[in-house]
Amino acid sequence: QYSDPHCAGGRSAITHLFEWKWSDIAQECERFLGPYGYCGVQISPPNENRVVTNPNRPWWERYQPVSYKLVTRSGNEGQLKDMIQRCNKAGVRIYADAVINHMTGAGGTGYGTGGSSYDANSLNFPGVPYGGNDFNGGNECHSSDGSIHNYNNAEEVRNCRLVGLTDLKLASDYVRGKIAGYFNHLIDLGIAGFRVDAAKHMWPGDIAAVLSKTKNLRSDVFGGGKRAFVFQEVIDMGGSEPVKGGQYVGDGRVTNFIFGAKLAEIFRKKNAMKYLKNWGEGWGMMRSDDVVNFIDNHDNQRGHGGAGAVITHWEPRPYKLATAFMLAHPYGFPRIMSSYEYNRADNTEGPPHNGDMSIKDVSFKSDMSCGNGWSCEHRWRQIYNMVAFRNKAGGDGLSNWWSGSDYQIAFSRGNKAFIAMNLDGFDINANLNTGLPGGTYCDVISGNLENGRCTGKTIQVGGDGKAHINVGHSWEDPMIAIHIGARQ
Ligand SMILES: O=C(NCCCOc1c(-c2ccc(O)c(O)c2)oc2cc(O)cc(O)c2c1=O)[C@@H]1CCCN1C(=O)/C=C/c1ccc(O)c(O)c1
Ligand SMILES: [Ca+2]
Repeated sequence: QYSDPHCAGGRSAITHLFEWKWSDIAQECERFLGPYGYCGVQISPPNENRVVTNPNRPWWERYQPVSYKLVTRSGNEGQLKDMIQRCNKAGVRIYADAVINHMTGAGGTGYGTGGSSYDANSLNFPGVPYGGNDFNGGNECHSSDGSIHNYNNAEEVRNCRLVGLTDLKLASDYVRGKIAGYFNHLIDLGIAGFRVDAAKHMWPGDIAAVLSKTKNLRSDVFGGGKRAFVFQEVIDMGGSEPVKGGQYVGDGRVTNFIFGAKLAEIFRKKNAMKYLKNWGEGWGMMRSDDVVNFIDNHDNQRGHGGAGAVITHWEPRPYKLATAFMLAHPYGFPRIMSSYEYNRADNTEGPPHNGDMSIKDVSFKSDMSCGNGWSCEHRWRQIYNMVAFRNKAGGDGLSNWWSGSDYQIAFSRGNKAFIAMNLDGFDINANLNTGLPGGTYCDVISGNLENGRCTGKTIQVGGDGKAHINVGHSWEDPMIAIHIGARQ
């Protein structure tokens, strides 16, 4: 009941605007995400977090809560409310990154981004309030030092401290009430759902209990009887660990870490592209309605998490190919990572900032790309045009699968869209069935449809749906993509 992202008309992909300020997101919804057909935005945790000064303001300080007050470096409650309202008005949904497994660690006393004090040693968080009874301790956690060490022990993974972070007792009705109160506050502001951080470290039943205390979404925005969209972060690489993504599908969708890892192998040419013919559940991954898929995320793009070897925006050619494949293929619900140019030698570095450590505004260049250290993958033409491709493909299934060699494939989405990709050492030159009605189509990888004209390559489709498809093996983007929304 929590698996519907509530996309406005025909939209079908979201983007994670990691570390963006609320004022910048509001503008981005109005000037780009709305007009270019994005369904929604995953925002960084909006609740008050610990101010970490050593290292200086690392990105992961926002995953160390101090309270559920809506004050962070991204902005305050008024700015958050304004942004959600403006994004909803632009047809763009907002999903909050919810850090509810823990509060900050046993790092002693300090202050949060909203000025709240806390004392983790005495488990005292007056900003909520939480006290000693609200955390898992010796009764629940039986590891040597109270922290998680053995990922093969499901109880330890849930009831002990993740890297020393104080572990909330979600078995407690009071704690469930506080978290649900936080969720309902965001729901009142117009939020469409939640990314549940570190879900692996909570019992599915406890997450379900929290969700059962949440209100329906605002009917003036979403219509009546709508439940929040919930997607849970469970880092499961399909190994032998007892905690698995499939255990969480009753509480909404689950982040699918196998997706990005397997596509990294393919687009690094370690496994033949032609095997993608049965991509999806055929590869042993969870049901299409139960997953949120991605090429990389804020953590594993820095070489973190089990995967490590995922493809990131630092390798643009395979990244655009893998992202195009994710968006063209009907399996699952896709999320596009939007990063900042972090220092690759320092995987703790926080977002671009000014002298006073405030987060820098996002700036834009004439080609719509970003400046000020923001990568804006969601604004790359080969990516935003494939979001439109996915929207046009709608519910049409995969058809006309073709593979010309180990690393040459093509397929249609019903009679709405067609893509061909080439990672082999020689060109594709073939007459292929596109499934599309006859006409002159714009290749949306090499250009756009502007004022009725294709600015990139054009593809001629005959009345029989066939076209001569040429994809150069040494092109910067060795693929062509056409759909019924971009015809001359
Ligand atoms: O070396 C670190 N952590 C140990 C290795 C990564 O372990 C963490 C995992 C983690 C990693 C792999 C797993 O299989 C797993 O079940 C959990 O999830 C977290 C989730 C949080 O909300 C806050 C955290 O501090 C962590 C975390 O430290 C650095 C310093 C502390 C934060 N941090 C980090 O590296 C922070 C990482 C981080 C933060 C937020 C996330 O949503 C996330 O996925 C990772
Ligand atoms: Ca826990």
